[in-house]
Amino acid sequence: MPAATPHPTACLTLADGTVFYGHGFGAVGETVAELCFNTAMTGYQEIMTDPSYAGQVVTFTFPHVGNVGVNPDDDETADPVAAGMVVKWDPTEPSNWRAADALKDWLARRGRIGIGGIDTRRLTRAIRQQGAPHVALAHDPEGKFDIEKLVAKARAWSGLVGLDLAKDVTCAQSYRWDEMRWSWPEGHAKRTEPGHRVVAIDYGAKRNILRCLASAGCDVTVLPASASAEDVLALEPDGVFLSNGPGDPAATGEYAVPMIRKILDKDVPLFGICLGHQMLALALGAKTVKMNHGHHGANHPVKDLETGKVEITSMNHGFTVDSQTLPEGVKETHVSLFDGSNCGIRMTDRPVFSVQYHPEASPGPQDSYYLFERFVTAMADRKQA
Ligand SMILES: NC(=O)CC[C@H](N)C(=O)O
Repeated sequence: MPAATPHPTACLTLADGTVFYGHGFGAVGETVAELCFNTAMTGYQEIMTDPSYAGQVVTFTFPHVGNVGVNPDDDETADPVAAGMVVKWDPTEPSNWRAADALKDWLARRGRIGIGGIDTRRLTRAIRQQGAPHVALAHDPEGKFDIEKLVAKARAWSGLVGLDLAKDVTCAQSYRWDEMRWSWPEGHAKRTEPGHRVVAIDYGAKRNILRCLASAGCDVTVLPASASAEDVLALEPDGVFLSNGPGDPAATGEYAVPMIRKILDKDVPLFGICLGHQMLALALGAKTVKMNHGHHGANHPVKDLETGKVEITSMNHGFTVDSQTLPEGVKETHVSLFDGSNCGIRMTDRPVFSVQYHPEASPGPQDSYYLFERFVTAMADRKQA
């Protein structure tokens, strides 16, 4: 039930002046960001710790958020990365055998603001109509809000377009990754030794992607986003992986695209996910554009144009590859059945491919795991050739 405070303790102010008052939880303070909505019914901890949400406040359309608490295993990175969260019901005390902490305390310790008691249906309609708005989210137990100032801050925020956030969330140094998935995808072979040497570029990588790569047969070395092509090639990779990440692909692409092009010149198998997909497309000569309100959820149907199969996927992106700009030699392989937007590409003459969605997040639940195996098969074929 909503907390029985006599006054609102948090407010969400949209740049157009609309104000939503609610109950604050987590950290006290203010944040300015883009507002998006996520339609997943589970996985709030993974969502809040997905580095791709840097610079965004997430509205959860599912009303009950926080009731299973948080645990040490489900983080996709060390800290919450999303700027804040908006929910309908205030989080209850956690009730789950895995819970190690309450969502509100976990958020407070990590400096992230939550607001409960919000009409998330109305808010989601506003996001769909206006496009993802810029917002200021404030939490003050005293309930003292200077709305004019908050609106001004939301208006003054420059937004995600043109913003490179990968540099803020990437790892500081390279490291090896060998942890595998905790559950084995049904019907898929266990990895065989020796593994293929894979260099994964971390633009804000989710841990479960690295687990899936390791499980499928990759010996993974993770390099920071600023790694040069020379740094990558010095490790003599059998394959290169480009991770997901926050911000505008065109901005991160300013340094990543020239690096990716040099890798492409070496004809090494390459696989990209989400931001990695967008930057591969840029490196191949296509364009990316900002979407109206993006795709964020765990129920997005995607059609594989080559097999006709439909996968249920997890998505989190606010930019998209404009398939009209794909050059010759690059094929569109997957499309969203919600709006027809591009969800995958591959080079027609080389083992270079990528997807916009998140094959590691498994809402299907294993529909998209084949992509990790496809990458491993490409590396194995290359060695045999
Ligand atoms: N999950 C991701 O990698 C997101 C990619 C990019 N930041 C976007 O919003 O489109």
